[in-house]
Amino acid sequence: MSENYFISGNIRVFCRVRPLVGGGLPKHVQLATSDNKAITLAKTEESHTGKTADTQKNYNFSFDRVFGPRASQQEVFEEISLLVQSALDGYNVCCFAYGQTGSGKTYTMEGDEVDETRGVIPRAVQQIFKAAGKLGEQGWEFTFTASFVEIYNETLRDLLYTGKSSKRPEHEIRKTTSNEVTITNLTYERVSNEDQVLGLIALANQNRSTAQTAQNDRSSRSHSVFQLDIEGVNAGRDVKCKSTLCLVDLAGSERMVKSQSQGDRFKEMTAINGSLSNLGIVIAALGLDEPTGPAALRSVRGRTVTGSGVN
Ligand SMILES: Nc1ncnc2c1ncn2[C@@H]1O[C@H](COP(=O)(O)OP(=O)(O)OP(=O)(O)O)[C@@H](O)[C@H]1O
Repeated sequence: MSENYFISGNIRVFCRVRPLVGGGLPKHVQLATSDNKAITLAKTEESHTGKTADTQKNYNFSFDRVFGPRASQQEVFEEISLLVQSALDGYNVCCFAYGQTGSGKTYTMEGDEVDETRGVIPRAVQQIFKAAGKLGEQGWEFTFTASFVEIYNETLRDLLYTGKSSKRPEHEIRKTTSNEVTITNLTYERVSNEDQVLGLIALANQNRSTAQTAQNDRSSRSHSVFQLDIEGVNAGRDVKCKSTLCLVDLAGSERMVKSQSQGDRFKEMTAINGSLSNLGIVIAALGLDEPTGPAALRSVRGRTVTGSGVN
């Protein structure tokens, strides 16, 4: 099938800098013109005694790719599209948008409905169905199952729930004997084309928990996980593949001082920050586990991480 993208490492981190309202780059962010993997953040350090002048300290960071404020949705997606393709080859692919509140995670993952500003999820869905159609000419038949779940205050909620009852079903995460993760009582919808999935995404958007905060008019107060389970069979060649494409829009990390969260917003902020710290620990552990030889890498299942915004 397609070229294996994971031979050079199975975790990738991209950084996208959101433009300021009205365009442009925040003053403390510097992007190197000749290096699209580097970013420098400048911090003014105040004199402790007040006797000496404030000093400016630069902090350099490097990523697998840095996108400046003018980067289009298409440019960002191009970096991810090979990974999306790998999902059809039987690799598990997971892409997270992580960043502080208001930094552009939902914009990056979902975007707007207009073609140019569509985000990673609709573009990935389009690519998957297009590529599956082409593989069909080589004898592959695919079945796709979509689900959309949010984690709100440490509780799972089905974003595709259409029931009328005010008491929504409860969900638990279970692991099957073959190590597959499933969620009880969740809607798993069999889908066969792009429009069906876009309809489900629209439904999920209506159901997602958002609220106005001091830093974002429509802040996501939950982590949302879009999952497409893919099963492929090529009867002529007697081969099968099975994988999951997981696209996650995480809730934004917040500083209490800036967000001024109180009451429910404060409770949400505590759950969000706690779960993001745990995710950080998991990703760090996966990074440490990463095998180093190309042969070893070829045999592991792929994961990727995309960062959005600068904290
Ligand atoms: N690259 C971009 N270009 C233009 N506008 C952007 C870009 N990124 C984000 N925005 C705009 O900035 C605002 C905040 O973005 P968004 O809601 O995606 O942030 P977020 O990180 O998902 O926030 P939260 O964690 O609070 O949900 C939105 O109005 C969005 O349209």
